[in-house]
Amino acid sequence: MNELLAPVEMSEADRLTIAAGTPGLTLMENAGAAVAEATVALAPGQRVTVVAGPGNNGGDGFVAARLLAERGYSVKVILVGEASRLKGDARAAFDRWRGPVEAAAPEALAACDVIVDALFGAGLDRPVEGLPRAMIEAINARGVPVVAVDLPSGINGATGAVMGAAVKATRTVTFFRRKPGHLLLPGRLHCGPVAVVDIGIPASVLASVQPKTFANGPALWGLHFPLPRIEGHKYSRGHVVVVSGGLSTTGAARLAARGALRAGAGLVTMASPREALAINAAGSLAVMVRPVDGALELAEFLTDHRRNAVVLGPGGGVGAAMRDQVLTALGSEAAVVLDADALTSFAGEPEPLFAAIRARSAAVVLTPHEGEFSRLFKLLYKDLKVKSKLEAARMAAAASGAVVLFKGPDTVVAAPDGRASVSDNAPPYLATAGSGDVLAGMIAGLLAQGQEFGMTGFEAASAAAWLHGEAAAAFGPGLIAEDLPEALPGVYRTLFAQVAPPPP
Ligand SMILES: NC(=O)C1=CN([C@@H]2O[C@H](COP(=O)(O)OP(=O)(O)OC[C@H]3O[C@@H](n4cnc5c(N)ncnc54)[C@H](O)[C@@H]3O)[C@@H](O)[C@H]2O)[C@@H](O)CC1
Ligand SMILES: [K+]
Repeated sequence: MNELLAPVEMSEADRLTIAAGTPGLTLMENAGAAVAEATVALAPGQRVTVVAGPGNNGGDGFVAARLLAERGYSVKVILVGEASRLKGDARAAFDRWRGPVEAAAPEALAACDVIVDALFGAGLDRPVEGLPRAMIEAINARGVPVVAVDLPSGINGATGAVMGAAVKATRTVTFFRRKPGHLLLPGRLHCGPVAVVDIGIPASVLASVQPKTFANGPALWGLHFPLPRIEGHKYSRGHVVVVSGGLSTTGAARLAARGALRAGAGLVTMASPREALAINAAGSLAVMVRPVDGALELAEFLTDHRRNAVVLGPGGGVGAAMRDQVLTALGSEAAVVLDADALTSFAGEPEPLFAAIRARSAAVVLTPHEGEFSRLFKLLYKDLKVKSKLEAARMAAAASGAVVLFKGPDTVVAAPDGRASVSDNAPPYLATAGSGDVLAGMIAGLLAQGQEFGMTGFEAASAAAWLHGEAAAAFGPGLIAEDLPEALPGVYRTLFAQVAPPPP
């Protein structure tokens, strides 16, 4: 159930189901019934207004109207569009509705206890203007609970964008699978809780639809998670190297090192400039500290292949020295996680970075936040005019050859092969200094352990983003970056119980 279907993929799922013998009207009846149930569950009072649009989203609304009226609710339909132009299943559903239909006007919403928003769903294909926009604004101004059919009207199902104006729903009922727009911002903030209902589309259609976008969670990567094994030892659990910045900027690397260790890496070493050795050593117990200055010494340090994952960037400084270290790390056989200054050091001239990534086979994960992303992938915004965070991350992964983790409240992880995950579990407390450093370390910690479990850069980055969100939520308000690694054991306790294979 973790697949996310863009509107075109969803209409393909509908089409395949209908071609296999289930009438479209049956799907619409099931959809409308689920909407009616959700409306009843809100216990809204007796007066229901269904705002219906010109397509099949409106059709679902007509079905819900009929079923709610049959249950004794006082229902009226406001039609945005002309009844004479309704077609197909929506026409049939409209013809079965015998109650009042009013022409659309904002004032028509005056007397109701709950609104069913059936104006636009998957078929929204342009900015909302004029009367539909006035209706959306009137719905939001009305102040009664709103049940959105499929998507809050005005939200783009593929991108989560507000197309001019969008309904703020109390809850949303969608069909078969969620859509990216339910998770991506700002769409997610318009949905309320999203119920996913079965309307008779069989999961087998997914074999043809071949979705490549997933809600992030254990269902996506649990099978590949490096669970600790009784016969394992610290050397079989990987060795992460975190490259530290100079004397005044060691904290970020220490946070990353702690993240890597708590994520389960067997060994973690900070590769520290000599000037910062003492402070790094004083700040670390289980984390080891070794003197490593500059790219040449780093190259030498990474010739030991047991050091199988490297983090570069947190507190590392921007400039030529960092670029050299990054290209050196990419020349090794270790998995590489590049964050913060490692990314900014290539802003404006990313080609040498991308070339080095494409020339290697071991995993590379880039973890930009929005500012770092737009600096590194300027071209996407300038020349290609990408419309969504999901599309941007995918294009960045394809352009760079790396797994790209595009941070934010709706973190997207995209792989060069087109797969992408979207996270919706990050609490607002995660927006705090240093939390990204911990995340970079956690990714490396999973990569270091994960090879024999088949945990690729995509799975490791997705898993780390999810764990990071869970750890923050488990700690709760007042979180600072130092708390994240310490909250991880509790998250692991629950996760391991969920994904561990049952004892033989
Ligand atoms: N067989 C199916 O395809 C099923 C579809 N279902 C429902 O059908 C919906 C999709 O139906 P449709 O593809 O007909 O699309 P919609 O009903 O979402 O909207 C399409 C209609 O809105 C118009 N429109 C789009 N953007 C507009 C804008 N900005 N301003 C004014 N008019 C605009 C289009 O011209 C078209 O008339 C789903 O969201 C779901 O609710 C469900 O009934 C399940 C079965
Ligand atoms: K809707």
